[in-house]
Amino acid sequence: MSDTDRREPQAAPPGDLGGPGHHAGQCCTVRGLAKSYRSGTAQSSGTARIRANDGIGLDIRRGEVFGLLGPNGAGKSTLVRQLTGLLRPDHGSIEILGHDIVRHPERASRLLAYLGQESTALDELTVAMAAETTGRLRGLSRAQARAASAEVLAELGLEPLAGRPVGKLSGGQRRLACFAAALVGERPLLVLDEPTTGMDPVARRAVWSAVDRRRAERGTTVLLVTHNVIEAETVLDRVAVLDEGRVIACDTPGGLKALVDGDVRLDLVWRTEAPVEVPAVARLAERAERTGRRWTVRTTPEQARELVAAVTTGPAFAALDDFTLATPSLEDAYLKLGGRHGGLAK
Ligand SMILES: Nc1ncnc2c1ncn2[C@@H]1O[C@H](COP(=O)(O)OP(=O)(O)OP(=O)(O)O)[C@@H](O)[C@H]1O
Repeated sequence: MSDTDRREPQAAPPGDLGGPGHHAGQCCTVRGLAKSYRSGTAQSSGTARIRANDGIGLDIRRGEVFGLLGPNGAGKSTLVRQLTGLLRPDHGSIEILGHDIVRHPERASRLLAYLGQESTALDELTVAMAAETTGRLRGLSRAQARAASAEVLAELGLEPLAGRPVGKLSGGQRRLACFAAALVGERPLLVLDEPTTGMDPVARRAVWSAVDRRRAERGTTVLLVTHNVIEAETVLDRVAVLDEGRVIACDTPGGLKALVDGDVRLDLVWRTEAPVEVPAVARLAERAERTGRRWTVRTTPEQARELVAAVTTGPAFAALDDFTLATPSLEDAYLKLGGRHGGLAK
């Protein structure tokens, strides 16, 4: 089978998805999206509601890697489940490649591949069968699905695991196998919810190379949900920062980090207790964010230099286990934007 055959699902998606450039411009447009849940149990009579999405607007361009970044409970999964047609919004509109997903949620599965956080549906199948079955469900013939599965497994270095059940793999291997399955029967939009969690650097690189290849060859768009700010800074073209159901910023990672340009972050890790009897440490105690033995201070480079000098001499130094001085990250930008959850990392 030719390469072209493999990439043409028999059951064509609704509407013409065309080749790269056909839908030049917009991939996904979201306006005024709102979803709330009842906060009580089905039995309790409480009518309080949690606003999981509170008027979200997004424009995701075709061919970009667009990120959703936000702390636990910010509303990322709720947003993604609505985009993928699995959850009906209370209000608002979602258009993906010209299709109204609120009115026609069944079309989502033909427009996008969704890699969620759970793999249970595939756990009983071998890696090869999981990929092949996904291809079949997406309308490929048996021969096409088998060829596409073999190609993706080779691309991701999964051939040695092809005959193993997905449910019996390590966490990182399972994520890679599920990612492989998501790629079979190519879809123009990949929605990836923390795809690289638990993966080693080799597997991570395989994932991002596979994504890059599809962008270059087919103009594939990627929506990535992540907690990993380092990865976000490396792979994202643009990122929407979510907080309490709202988009509080949307820009390139560089644009967001410019908000905190000029600041640096000093992390101090104490061996046991911080030596607060040292005056410089006592002053620091008033402004440091504390997580166990780790203290974090965001400040100007000049002040950071003074602080480092103060804690790397005398009794403070003896109590210090480690320290790092770093340029700002997306996490610092999130806090500067008024993020109320003390950070993005899980
Ligand atoms: N089925 C549900 N019933 C009631 N409340 C829910 C339900 N699902 C989510 N929520 C609430 O909605 C809010 C948003 O949750 P959501 O899962 O969308 O956040 P998230 O950003 O994906 O979080 P995480 O990073 O932890 O995955 C949270 O306050 C959560 O407790």
